Amino acid sequence: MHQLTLAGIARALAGKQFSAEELTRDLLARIARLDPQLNSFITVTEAAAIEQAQAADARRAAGENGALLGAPIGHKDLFCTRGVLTSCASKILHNFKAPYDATVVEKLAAAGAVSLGKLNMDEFAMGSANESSHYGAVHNPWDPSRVPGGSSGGSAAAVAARLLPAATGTDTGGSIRQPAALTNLTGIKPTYGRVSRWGMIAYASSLDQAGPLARSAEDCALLLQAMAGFDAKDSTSVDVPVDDYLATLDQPLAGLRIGLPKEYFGNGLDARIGEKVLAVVEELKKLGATLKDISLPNLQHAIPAYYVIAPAEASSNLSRFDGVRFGYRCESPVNLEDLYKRSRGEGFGAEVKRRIMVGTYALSAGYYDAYYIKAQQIRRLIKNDFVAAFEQVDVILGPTTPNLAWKLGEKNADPVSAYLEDIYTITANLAGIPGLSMPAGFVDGLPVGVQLLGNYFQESRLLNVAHQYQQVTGWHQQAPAGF
Ligand SMILES: NC(=O)C[C@H](N)C(=O)O
Repeated sequence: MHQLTLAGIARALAGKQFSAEELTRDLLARIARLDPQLNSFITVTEAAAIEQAQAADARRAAGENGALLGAPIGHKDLFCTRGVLTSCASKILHNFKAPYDATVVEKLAAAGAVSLGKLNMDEFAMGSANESSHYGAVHNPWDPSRVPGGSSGGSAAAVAARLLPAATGTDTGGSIRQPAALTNLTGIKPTYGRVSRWGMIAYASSLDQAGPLARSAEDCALLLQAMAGFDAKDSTSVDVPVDDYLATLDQPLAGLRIGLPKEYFGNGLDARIGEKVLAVVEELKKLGATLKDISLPNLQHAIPAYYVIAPAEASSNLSRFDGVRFGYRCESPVNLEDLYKRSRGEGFGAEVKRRIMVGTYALSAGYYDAYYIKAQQIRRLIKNDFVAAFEQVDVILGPTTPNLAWKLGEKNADPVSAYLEDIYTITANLAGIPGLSMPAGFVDGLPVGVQLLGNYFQESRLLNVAHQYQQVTGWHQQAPAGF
């Protein structure tokens, strides 16, 4: 059962091959047996999952047959879940049980999905390796001595290890696509505003966006269909009708115009990854796509701009964690200032503190114009690069990451070396466009991801291209040994 995709599970449940409860119990047993090697879960909600599965079975027996009815999933631990620990993988929220459900959680529950628990992540989603979690690092099932990527590393490891068919993640600078690439999954970051951020603990509000990680493009389409849509509770949610993502999966690719940005194949890219990416291009050509060389000239400025804007927003968002109303509070504070200082000093980890300091500095009087305003101007140039590119092509294709999954601990002494891993993913967040990563093969037994970028609200196009590719290739079906 654990090898089935969401689409396969939907067929099996409809055909009464097993019940949602049997499936849930099977996966819970797998989690108990295998997750100690991976550390992908922060909380397993066993009893609630069995109840939800029984409710799904009852709805099915009453004649309902939604695609996600009884489908097991997990949520990244920054989606608020009512009555369940929502820690953001931080000590400062180690005792926070959310009083309400995030819109994404609510929507998936309404569709009948069964949540098996909350997944590990980088603390406050700050990281690309899932090593900054208060609950410990996550291991990559393809090689447990390596990182699974981040910040949705728990979601990626759990789905890759077949503990779950799919999970939610969030992507501020690559946090869905990069872990998907490093664990052989498909993951999509939708257009900014496509999925509600209500109830998602904020990191950088102008960049954060939720999306699915799964083992196929079809499964991403199934989940995104349930997650997307306007939400009056999120002021940045966009009131644009949601496409039927499943209806367009089978569209032929004849005439598809693919842009290859020369900057994505330059210095810093592991040449072996470059070769795999070009092999994907060859395959898409056979399916009728045409190629065009393009340029995204401001790529080189993306990392400095992102690492000003994201920390600036984080420094503001994280000011709410003060030890007063919820979360961690230091022992015996002597006065209010002591309470703030020690609760925050003891509650936040090193990477979070680094970003709060960088962000506070960038926003401070005298530096604001030099850093923050400058970064916003670069952001506009990056957006303009994409607008110009999408006048010539339908999708942009390149590597998701410059390197393969690295060894745990390898980049800890040098945070900038980890920031550089985001080079190909963060531009989509700065511009607000959708991006998808899908499996493109293996180098030394480690997965390689290829990234597709689309114009605003073109999620269906990205899912269509990935699905067509997955009809003629088998990379996405490979499972890590032992799982
Ligand atoms: N949250 C993300 O999208 C990950 C990115 N590497 C960051 O640390 O900001």
